[in-house]
Amino acid sequence: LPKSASFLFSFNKTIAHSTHKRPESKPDVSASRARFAKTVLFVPPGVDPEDVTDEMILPGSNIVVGPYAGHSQIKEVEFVKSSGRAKDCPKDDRPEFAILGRSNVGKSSLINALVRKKEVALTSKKPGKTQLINHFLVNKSWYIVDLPGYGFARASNAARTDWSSFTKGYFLNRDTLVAVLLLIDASVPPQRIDLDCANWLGRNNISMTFVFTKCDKLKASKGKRPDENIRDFQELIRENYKQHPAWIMTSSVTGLGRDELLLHLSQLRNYWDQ
Ligand SMILES: Nc1nc2c(ncn2[C@@H]2O[C@H](COP(=O)(O)OP(=O)(O)OP(=O)(O)O)[C@@H](O)[C@H]2O)c(=O)[nH]1
Ligand SMILES: [Mg+2]
Repeated sequence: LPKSASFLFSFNKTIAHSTHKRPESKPDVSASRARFAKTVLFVPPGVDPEDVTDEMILPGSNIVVGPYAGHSQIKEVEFVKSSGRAKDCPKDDRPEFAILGRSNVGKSSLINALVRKKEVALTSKKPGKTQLINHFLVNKSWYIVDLPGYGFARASNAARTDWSSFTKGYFLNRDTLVAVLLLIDASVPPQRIDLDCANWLGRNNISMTFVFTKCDKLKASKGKRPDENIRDFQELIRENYKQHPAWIMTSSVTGLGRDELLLHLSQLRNYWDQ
């Protein structure tokens, strides 16, 4: 098993928030249950679920910050290479995070927002054009990996088959993969293809964090708000997972969730590194 799998199963312990000790003298049990019973936390290595307090939870997420969290800011980033196959990826033992999601979900925008540069990863206008695994080295110590989007309507069947064969090869064979950041567009209702992708990763024991994008789109003219779409998505995920993966709300426009996501990546990385 890749190390990411053992990480997932050894340490991705999740608990219902309602089980926490609450010091109030007159707790309104029914109210706190209603509010917290469905909130399932990502508790990282080194944290006893019993010891979790509200201050340890990153805003806009279910992620608890633990002792492995450390230096998280990005000082430099360099493009390393594009690879057509998993076995062409850089031969390296530095940890990496893969960015995955539907075309147009905001993968390239998220990478640019994380590294605070406009054009590290080109925001593509032609869905399905890129069929490569792109490695970016951060602070000379870890990689962000940009992957092609899935689910674009105009792609040929051949392109889809290519996508699945080579990205599956990457996920199943990349020993240095710490976690997949699976991007989900919070401005639209849950999409079948995203649930299928999450389930495929789950079945293959690949650690993942749901990164909800476009959370700034609060005034969608029709449909639900991002927080409602996120809740609906999690309802559907919960049916298939005993332990809820980490999730976080982001916006590449406002910078929402940026520092929190980087801190989360630091604790996953530092644990993996040791
Ligand atoms: N409002 C808003 N728009 C966003 C956000 N992130 C991305 N977008 C927009 O969504 C569109 C797609 O963004 P990209 O970053 O190119 O998406 P991608 O996932 O890389 O798409 P592919 O490369 O085609 O797979 C662009 O028009 C972005 O400006 C966000 O956080 N908020
Ligand atoms: Mg892109």
